[in-house]
Amino acid sequence: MNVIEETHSPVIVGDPRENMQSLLRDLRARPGGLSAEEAARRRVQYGPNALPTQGGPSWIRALTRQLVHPLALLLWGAAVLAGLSGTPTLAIAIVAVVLLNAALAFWQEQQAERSVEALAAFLPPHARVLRDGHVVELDAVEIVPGDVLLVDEGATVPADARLLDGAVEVDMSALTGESVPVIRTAGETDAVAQLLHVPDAVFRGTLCTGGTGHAVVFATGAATEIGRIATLSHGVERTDSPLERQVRRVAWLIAAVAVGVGLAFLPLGLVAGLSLPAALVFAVGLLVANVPEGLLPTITLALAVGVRSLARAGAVVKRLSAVETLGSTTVICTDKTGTLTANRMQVHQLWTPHADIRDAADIPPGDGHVAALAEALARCTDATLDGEHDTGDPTELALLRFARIHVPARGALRITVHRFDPRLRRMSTVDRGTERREVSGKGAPEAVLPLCRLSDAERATAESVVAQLAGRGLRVLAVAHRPLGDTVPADRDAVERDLRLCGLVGLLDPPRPSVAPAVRTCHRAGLRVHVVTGDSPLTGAAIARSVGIGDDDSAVITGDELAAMTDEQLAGRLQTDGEVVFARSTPEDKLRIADALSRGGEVVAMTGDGVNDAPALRRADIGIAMGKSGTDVAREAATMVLTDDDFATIVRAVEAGRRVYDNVRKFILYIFAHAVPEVVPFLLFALSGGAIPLPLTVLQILAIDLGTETLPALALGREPAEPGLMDRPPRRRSEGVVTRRMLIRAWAVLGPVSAALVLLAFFSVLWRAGWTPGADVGHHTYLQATTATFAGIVACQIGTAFASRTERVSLFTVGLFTNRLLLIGVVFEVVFTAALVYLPPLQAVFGTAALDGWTVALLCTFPPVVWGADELYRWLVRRG
Ligand SMILES: Nc1ncnc2c1ncn2[C@@H]1O[C@H](COP(=O)(O)OP(=O)(O)OP(=O)(O)O)[C@@H](O)[C@H]1O
Repeated sequence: MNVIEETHSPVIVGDPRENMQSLLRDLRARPGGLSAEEAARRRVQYGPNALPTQGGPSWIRALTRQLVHPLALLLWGAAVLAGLSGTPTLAIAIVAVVLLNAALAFWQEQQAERSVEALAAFLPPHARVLRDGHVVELDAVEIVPGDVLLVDEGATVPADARLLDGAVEVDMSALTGESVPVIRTAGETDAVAQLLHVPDAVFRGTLCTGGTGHAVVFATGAATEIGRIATLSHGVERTDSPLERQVRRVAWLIAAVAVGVGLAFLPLGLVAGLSLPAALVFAVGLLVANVPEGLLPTITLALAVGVRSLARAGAVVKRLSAVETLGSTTVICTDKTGTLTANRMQVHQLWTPHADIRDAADIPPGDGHVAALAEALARCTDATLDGEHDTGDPTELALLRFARIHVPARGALRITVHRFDPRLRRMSTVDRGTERREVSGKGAPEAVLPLCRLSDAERATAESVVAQLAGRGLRVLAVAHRPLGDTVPADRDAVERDLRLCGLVGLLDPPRPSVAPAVRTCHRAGLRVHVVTGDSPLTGAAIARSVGIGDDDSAVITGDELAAMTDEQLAGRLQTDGEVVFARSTPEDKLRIADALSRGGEVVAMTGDGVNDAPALRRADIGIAMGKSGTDVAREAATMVLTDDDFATIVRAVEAGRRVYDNVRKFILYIFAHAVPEVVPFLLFALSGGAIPLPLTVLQILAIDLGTETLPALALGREPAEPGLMDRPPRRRSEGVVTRRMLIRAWAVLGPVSAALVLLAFFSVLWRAGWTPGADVGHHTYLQATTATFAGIVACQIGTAFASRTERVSLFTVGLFTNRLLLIGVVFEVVFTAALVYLPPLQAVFGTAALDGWTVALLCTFPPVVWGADELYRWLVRRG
C-alpha cells in the first residue's frame, strides 16, 4: 500500500449516500470520466490518494525493547554484580557493552523494517480509470474524487466509490473483518444506511472477487473509510521466522552455557588462589563475553538484506521468513502462460472448415473463409485495442489483433456477455449484428466443439486438427457462432448451443529464453518442477518439454484424470512420476496438488494469478503471484510476488534463500568458534592452581566482544553465494540451523587451533623473559603476555572469519577479497586492536603494553594458520 507523507486534510465532497444524480453534480463528475486537466487540478486540490503514515515516536519503544530484552537483563545483572564486587570499571564496561549492543541491534532492526517497508515501492498499486473518455491505467496515488474507476474481478478497489453500472462481489474483510463477500449493485441506494452498508458503494482496500462495473470516486486518501481507521492492514507481516526462533533457542543455550561456565569458574578461581571478588569478577567477565546478545538482530538483518536483494532481482516477499523457506524449496509448481512463456501471444496458425491449416501471416486481409471467424473473435472479447492503451487478457488481445486485420472495427453493439470461466473454459457474447442478433463463442476445443452442430466426420477432422496444432505447443481455441432470434435467453446454456464452427486458432506464445537454463539449475539443485496449466495436455506437454521439464515419457495428468484419483493415488503418482504436467486443471486442482505434495514432505512453491488461485497460494509453503499479469487477490494471498512474472526469478529467489541461510550459519560458526580461545586460558590458569598466571584480563575479553566481533559477523551475513550452492540437494526441513558438522568445525578445529596459538603467543612472551612455571612474572612482562593473548585471539578470529566464508569449497574458489565488507571489518579490527595495544591512555584502561616486533611477527602468522587448518579440514571432508 502506498504511503506518502503529504498533509491534506481529508475532504469528502457532498454526501456519499445521496442519489447518484446529486452525487455526480456535487462531484462535478460525468459517467464518461474527468478530463486530464481537471484531474491534474483536483490532484493539487485534494492531494495524493495515499494513506497517512502511522507516525509516533516508535523508535523510543524499539530502543527500550533492546535494553530490556532477557539477554540484556542478564548483562545488567552482571554489571550490578561487578559493581558490588568493587570493580566499577568492569561495571561501566558491561554497561557500555549493553548500550552498544542495544544501539547496534536497534540499527539492525530499523534497517530490516525499512527494507521490508521499501518493498511497497516495488509493487505500486495500479488502477484503471476513465480519463478523456479513454481507459487509462495509472498509479492509484493519482486518483481524485470524481474519477470513474473500472472495478474488475481480481482487483483491489483503490478509492471509495459508488457504482455507476454493473454489479460486483467484494471481499470487505480488510475493512470489516468479515470474510464473507458482499454483493454491490449499481442503482441500489440507501440514503440512511451506514456508509459501509450502502448497497452500491465500494471501498478502498477491499478486493473485487467477481463481476465488473464502473464507479465514481467520492473519497480518496485519508478521507476513505480505511484511511479514517488508518489500518494499514495489507502491510508486511513481521512474525518471527522459524530460523529466528531456532536462533533464539541457540542464543539461550549459549547464554546458559555462559552462565554455567561463569559459575564453574568461581570455585575453580578460588582453588587457584584468587580472592572471592577477583574470582567473581572473572566469572562475570566470562559470562559477559559469551552471552550472544548480538546474534538475533544480526540474523534479522541478514534476512532483511536477503529480502532487499530479492526485491532487486524481481521477487518481492512479504515476510522475512519467506527467505529461509525459499531456501528449502523442493518442488516448484508453475503456471505456463507468462511464467514459462513470454506472454507474447500471437495467432500463429489457423484452420477453417473450408481450408487446410494455414500460417496466419500468409492469409491476406479480406480472405472470405476467415471473415466469419474474425467477426466472431472481434465480438466475443473483453479486450480493447486502443493504441497505447490496449487492455485485456493477452490471449484475447492476440485474437483481437488478428481479427482487426480481417474485419473493420465497429461500435459496440453488445447485448450480453457470458464471461470467460476457467472452469467452463469458454466465453460467449450476444451482439446486434447488421442484420440480426448473433451469438459468438470461443474457448478450449473440448468446451466448444460439443456445443457445435457437426457431423461425426467433421468432428473427427476438427479433433485431428486440434491435436496437430496443440502438438506444436500452440494454445488452441475453437471459434463458433450462430444467429439468434429476437429473444435473448438469459440462461448461459441456452445461448451456447447449436453453434456453427468458424474455425480453430493456434496461438503461439514462445517460451522465455531464461526458462530452460533456470530449469536446468532446478534439476542440478534437486528441485522438481511440475506444470499446472489450464491449457490442453498436448500444448502443456509440448511447452514443458521445450524448456526441459520432464521428458517424452513423463506423465501428463488431465483435470478429469485427477478428479478420478484418490488423494493417496495422487500422492503416489507425485512420488513416482518425476515431473508431471497437470493439464486442463482448475484452481481447485492446484489446491489438491499443493496438499498432496505437502503431505509427502515437500516444500512447495506454487504460482498463481487468478482470483480462484488464492486458496492454493495460501496453502503452498511459498505462494507466488505475478506482479504484472496477476490479480490483486492473488497478490494478496501470495507470500512472494514476481515483478517480472519470470520463472527464472523463482529459481534466483530459491538461490538467494539458500545463500542467506548459509550466511546465517557462517556467522553462527564464527561466533561459536571464538569461545574456545577465550575460555581455555582461564581453564589453564585455574587447573594449574595458579602456577600459570592468568593469560587474559576481563576488560580485554570485553574489548574483543565489543571491538572485534560485530563487524566481521555482520560482513559474513553479506557473503556472496558459495559456488555449488545450486548443485546440492535442498536442505531438509527438519535440519536445524546448527549442525553437528558446524559444531565440530567450531569446537574441534577452529577453536582448539586458535586456543593453541593464543597460548603459544602468551608463553612465548613469558619464556623469552625467562619465566618458569610457578615463578613470579615481572609486571611489564605480564602486561605484555596478556596483551599477546588478547591480540592473539583477535588474530585468530581474523583467520576464523576468512575460514567461515565457505562451508565446503576452498576459499580460493570464491576469491580472498570478494567480500569487501569483511575486509573493512578486518581493517577496523586491526586498527582498534593496535589502538588498545599502543595508545597509552587505552593501555592504562585495558591493562595492555606495547608488543615487540617478534611477537607481532608471530601474531601475523595466526590468521593464515587458523584458516589453513580449516582449509585442510574442509579438503578432508570434501574428499571423504
Ligand atoms: N479469453 C478466453 N476466452 C475463451 N477461452 C479462453 C480464453 N482464455 C483461455 N481460454 C481457453 O481456456 C483454456 C484455459 O485457459 P486459462 O486461462 O484458464 O489457462 P491458464 O491456467 O491460465 O493457462 P496457463 O497455465 O497457460 O497460464 C485455454 O487453453 C483456452 O483454450
